[in-house]
Amino acid sequence: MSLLSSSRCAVRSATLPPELLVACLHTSTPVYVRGQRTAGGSAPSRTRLVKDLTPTGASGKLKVARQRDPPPHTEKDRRNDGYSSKMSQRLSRREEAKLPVTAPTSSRDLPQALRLSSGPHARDVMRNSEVRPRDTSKTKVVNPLSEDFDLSKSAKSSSRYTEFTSPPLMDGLLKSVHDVLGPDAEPTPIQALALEHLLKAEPRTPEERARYQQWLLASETGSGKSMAYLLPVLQDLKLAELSGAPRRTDDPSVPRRAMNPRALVLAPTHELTRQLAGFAKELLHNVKLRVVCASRANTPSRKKVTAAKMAEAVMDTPDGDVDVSSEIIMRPVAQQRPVDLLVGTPSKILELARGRGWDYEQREAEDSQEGDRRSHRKITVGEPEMGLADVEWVIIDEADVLFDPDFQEATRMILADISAARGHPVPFEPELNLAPADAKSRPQPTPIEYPFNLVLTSATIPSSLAAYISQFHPSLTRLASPHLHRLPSTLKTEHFNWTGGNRDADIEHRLRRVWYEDLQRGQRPLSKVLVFCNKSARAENLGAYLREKGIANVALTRSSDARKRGSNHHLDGFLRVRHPEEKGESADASASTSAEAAAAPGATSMEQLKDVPHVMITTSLLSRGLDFAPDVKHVFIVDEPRNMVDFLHRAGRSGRAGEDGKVVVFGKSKGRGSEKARVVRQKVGALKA
Ligand SMILES: Nc1ncnc2c1ncn2[C@@H]1O[C@H](COP(=O)(O)OP(=O)(O)OP(=O)(O)O)[C@@H](O)[C@H]1O
Repeated sequence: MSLLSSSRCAVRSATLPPELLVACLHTSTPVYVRGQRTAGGSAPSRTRLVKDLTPTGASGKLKVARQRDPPPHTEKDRRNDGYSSKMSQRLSRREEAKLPVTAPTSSRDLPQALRLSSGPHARDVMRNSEVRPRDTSKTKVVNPLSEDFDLSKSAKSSSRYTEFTSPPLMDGLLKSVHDVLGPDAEPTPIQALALEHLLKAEPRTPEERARYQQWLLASETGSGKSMAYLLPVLQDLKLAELSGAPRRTDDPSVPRRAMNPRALVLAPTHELTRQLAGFAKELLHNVKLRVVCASRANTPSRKKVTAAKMAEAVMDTPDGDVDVSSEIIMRPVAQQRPVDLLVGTPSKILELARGRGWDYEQREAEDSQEGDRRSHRKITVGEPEMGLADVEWVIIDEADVLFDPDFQEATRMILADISAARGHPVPFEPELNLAPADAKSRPQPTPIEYPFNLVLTSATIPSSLAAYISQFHPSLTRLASPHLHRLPSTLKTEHFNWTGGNRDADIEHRLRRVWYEDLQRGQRPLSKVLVFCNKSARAENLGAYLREKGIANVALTRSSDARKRGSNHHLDGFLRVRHPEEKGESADASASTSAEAAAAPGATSMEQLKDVPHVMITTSLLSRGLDFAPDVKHVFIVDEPRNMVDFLHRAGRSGRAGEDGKVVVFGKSKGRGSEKARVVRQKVGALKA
């Protein structure tokens, strides 16, 4: 085992600035300026971020990666000794370019109307900001989220993992890491911690396998959390397979289903599950394990799938391949090769584990409450297609979303189902109040010990999630990066003032400037731009306007038809694709033409923008977890962010993994709402790394 002691990458306890003078980012939480509470609104908010991750249980641990010296994802680091060789190259390209600074400099240029959501709290912020002195020179606002996430109480931690080496990684996985990231890639701080705490270099003994653990991986967007959990999990699955570790389903009394995965990854959107499954597949080119994405079948209709096609699919799916058409070939494949890792949304996983239509009674009740006539339709509950008895790992990606009020019941239901299938049922309350407000007054619940390893991961830790963890998982080990709750350091911010005329025309104007600047400095391919709106209708209208003006774009909302195809083709040309052959496989005609056209040396004019989408307009649907391509260099936030957690995730789709990027926040500079906008601008500024 190579134990490197380079201080540059040492991971040890972080000491953050002791004083936390903060404006809380969510509009429903108080605003603090220089230790003085200046805005009201004390009602708890589910997007309020946690201050202190220190575990309450005696056995819980908090480990914070020490920021590298120089830190990863910064110019200095890449210039001097390289976070990776690819990153050094990107840096030099960026230095050559030297874009003019476009952000406004005087306080009059501050955006005035990043509209706060309506409601009492928004009014509170307004009222209080009115009484606050306008001169901001004395009111320094530091990272608003650090108030809620105090890392200064971290335990000391020194990581040996300053490089990816074999061991502790098995050769095949190490080779894949180098194939994916390049030969000089080094672990990011959160990966270093994950290698130290989650990864086992040797097969676990039966006693070790029976000791289940729980971890939280918390680090900023684009910092490599997916690889941080995938490497230890995949390695553990492979080592267990090689050592012939028994499965529960070997016992004939335990029901076997078509699929009996050993690890589950839950994520909030189908797009993210597909991308995560694809990434896991990339890491398995040299270590054969079977990954299945439980997303919808990649064909228009299941009826059109013939037995011959099914057989063909089975034959053509080599080990380690992602099988996005899992619904079609699930049964025959499962009879031949077991599934190792299954990735899916909570509702899809429940459907597989409980049978299609399992929740029909509940839906019937809901439908009849709403007076839906179809409520008397006949629904047959299908056979469960997945057994949960073999599940040894559960990863909850974007854990703050999957434990929010919309998802938490389904998420906890899955965890309870797995526990029951593994012979250790845990208590399950459908209605669980995770809000931290009255946590102290409620009786302390009994901690839950799940009979599997549990990993939660997110770039933002709201206080509701922290309260849930403290109450139910007090011994969970918290692994955090010192940049948590900050924007990536390579992401610039700009505030664009509405002119007061047509806002769509303002957006068009700013878009054209992006490409003009690209052309000026000879950048190929031209930048892609991700535009976030708050509402679907706004996204669609903006898309139509830009098309009229000759800017091809994709407007993608929750109900877009393109999403129904069950693949990520609707994101082609925007998501990161590493291997050219995969680009060719997955891209539809327009997207591949786009990549080629944009990359061609002679492609200089803006003409191509008419035919090839360089703009994707969406809502928060695509703000979570998706790894966008490095040429998505701009994120436009054209509606006020609902809260700064949402802002952090939207902005974080660019500037990933040390790439440069820019987030442009649109707002009014004059008239009503200017004070609110000034506060928002301060908050955005305070999120900078
Ligand atoms: N050690 C590394 N060095 C360089 N690039 C890396 C490293 N680890 C991961 N990456 C790349 O960084 C990108 C972002 O990784 P990933 O999507 O896992 O980030 P994340 O932390 O999960 O972000 P988010 O919070 O937005 O979900 C990916 O393209 C990944 O391949």
